[in-house]
Amino acid sequence: MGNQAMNQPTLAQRAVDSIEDFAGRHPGHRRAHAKGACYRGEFTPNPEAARYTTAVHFQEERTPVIVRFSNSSPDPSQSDLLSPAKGIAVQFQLPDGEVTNLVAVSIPVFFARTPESFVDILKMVTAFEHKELSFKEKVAGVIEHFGESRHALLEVAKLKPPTSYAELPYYSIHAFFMVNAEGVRRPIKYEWEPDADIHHLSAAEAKEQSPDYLETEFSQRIRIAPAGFTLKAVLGEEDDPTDDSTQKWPDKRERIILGHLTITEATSEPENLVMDPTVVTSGIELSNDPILNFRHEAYAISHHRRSLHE
Ligand code: HEM
Repeated sequence: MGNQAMNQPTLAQRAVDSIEDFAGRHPGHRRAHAKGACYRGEFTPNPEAARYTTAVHFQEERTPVIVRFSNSSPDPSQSDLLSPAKGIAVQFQLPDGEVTNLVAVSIPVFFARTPESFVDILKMVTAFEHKELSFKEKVAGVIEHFGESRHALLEVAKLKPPTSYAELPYYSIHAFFMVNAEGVRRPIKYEWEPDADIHHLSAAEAKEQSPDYLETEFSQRIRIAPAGFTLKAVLGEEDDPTDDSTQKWPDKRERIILGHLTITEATSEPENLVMDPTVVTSGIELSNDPILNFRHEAYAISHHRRSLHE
């Protein structure tokens, strides 16, 4: 008998439950990246991109997009200054109602290598917060997970509050494959490079900011001029892992420009928007990264719960 038949929660349900145990339940909101704002714009591909993939949005035409910037916290009331990593989720609106998503954050690696360790780490951190762990258990937990989480923890430690959503680079973290007309399949990771210079707030500037300063700043900014990002593909080589979100590829890897995103106006969130990163169009394929593939079910559960206003 399968798990569900026995009414046991699936691993994805346990993952979403463990986020709720850690950060509380916030009815009607996403279980992660709860606070965010949506915008409209368009993506213009670079002609070189079509050599790597047959995906429609990387051919000649411009594609309209919905962009959602977010704070990483599952708590929608968390101040922008406190929620460390920021997200950019882009939904490309392809012909005939099809969509393809690209979800990225402002750090290049994730803290868990598998869904199982995501749940274990969250449970450990929650027990730690609630002071439920003995000293021995804390040490055992840190030893078990510190290796895989080390890079992400170091990246988070470096984060400072940004001046703007438009002044940060963002990374897909996961590898994908691009497939071209000849059937050549190449591993890539995406990076968004801002048109604006990268800036962070000084301690004195941070004190002046309102809890929602990022949305206010971005909406004001695009009333004056569009905000832009260049999309790059980092080309993976033979031994670069495609199944490990905790590992960066070497910095020296070749990058190609895939195109440019222009964000022009604020918009309300479209109904039932789910930025599921596993929804990709033909010409792009998912890698074997277990975290990437797991996100499909976790995001569906979060969407189901928030739609019911749970
Ligand atoms: C086990 C791994 C992960 C789990 C369980 C998880 C869980 C979630 C959940 C439940 C949501 C809300 C979905 C919704 O209601 O629409 C979400 C949103 C989000 N996640 Fe993850 N996530 C994981 C890994 C990642 C990674 C590796 C990234 C890095 C790119 C990421 C970036 C985001 C972003 C940017 C959003 C907001 C999307 C939007 O604006 O709609 N997540 N995540």
